[in-house]
Amino acid sequence: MTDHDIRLGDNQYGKAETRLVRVDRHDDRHEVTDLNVSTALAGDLAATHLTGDNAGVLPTDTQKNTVFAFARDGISSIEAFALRLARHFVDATPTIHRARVRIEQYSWARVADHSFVRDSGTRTTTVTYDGTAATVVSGVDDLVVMNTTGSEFHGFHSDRYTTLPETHDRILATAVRADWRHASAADTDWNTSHREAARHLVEAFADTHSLSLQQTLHAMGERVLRHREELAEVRLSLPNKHHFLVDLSPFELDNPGEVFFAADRPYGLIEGGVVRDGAPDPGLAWW
Ligand SMILES: O=c1[nH]c(=O)c2[nH]c(=O)[nH]c2[nH]1
Repeated sequence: MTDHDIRLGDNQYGKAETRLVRVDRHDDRHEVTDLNVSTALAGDLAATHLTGDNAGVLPTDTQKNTVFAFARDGISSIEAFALRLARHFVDATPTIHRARVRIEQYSWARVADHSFVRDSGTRTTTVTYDGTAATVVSGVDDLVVMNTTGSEFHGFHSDRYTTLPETHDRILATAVRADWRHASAADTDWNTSHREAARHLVEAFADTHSLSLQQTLHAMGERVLRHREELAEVRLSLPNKHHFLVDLSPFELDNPGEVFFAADRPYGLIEGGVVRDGAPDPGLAWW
């Protein structure tokens, strides 16, 4: 056995979670863009790992500075901003061959011209670029939704450990994480695309009479692809936020579906995706 039996494996590096707030100052009212930006770069980085020669390393501090400097020019959408950053890191740095930029955008609803209240739910994007092709994934995270009826779960496989009662009427609640892949990274109206995809997701959740969260997941993804031609694939991760009917009989009270215990863990975690037939190859999209 010699040292040569051990090789450097895959690696990447970057600045995680640069928190950036931009205020667009119009005469009468302000707009707020509140972001969490993470950059990850990969390329000819063997030297720094093997010998500590940093000549090819664009410091993570520089990556953070670039995020702030580019923000001075405005942020029309997180997708366009991430594309600009990813292309810059690869095209301007000889040793860097791949970049991934992930951005989370916190939403602020307007209260007055210069006043806002933070909304729940996060808009997300992950952009990758390898010097030739860019991929754009957009999405939402922690979008909490609930149906108080219209959900059933029965007919499942049971074995000697199964105690779950069948139900024909339960609460269905989840915190949606969804990521949808654009067929092309060519410039588009990213904001309209995002707004409409998110609307279709939520409407499908509300409209679907659910026999399982798996069925609801599929309906949500399918609805988005049916309505948004620019999208090729949707992946969803749905925690089943269980609501258990509380047994009030010890207190000589009935409970006709009114009082629930909202458990926070453990939770079922239902994950899956839908993809359009003939969709372009994902390339680095899910890297
Ligand atoms: O919608 C559901 N899917 C499951 O797979 C499952 N498993 C479980 O215990 N409850 C539920 N609900």
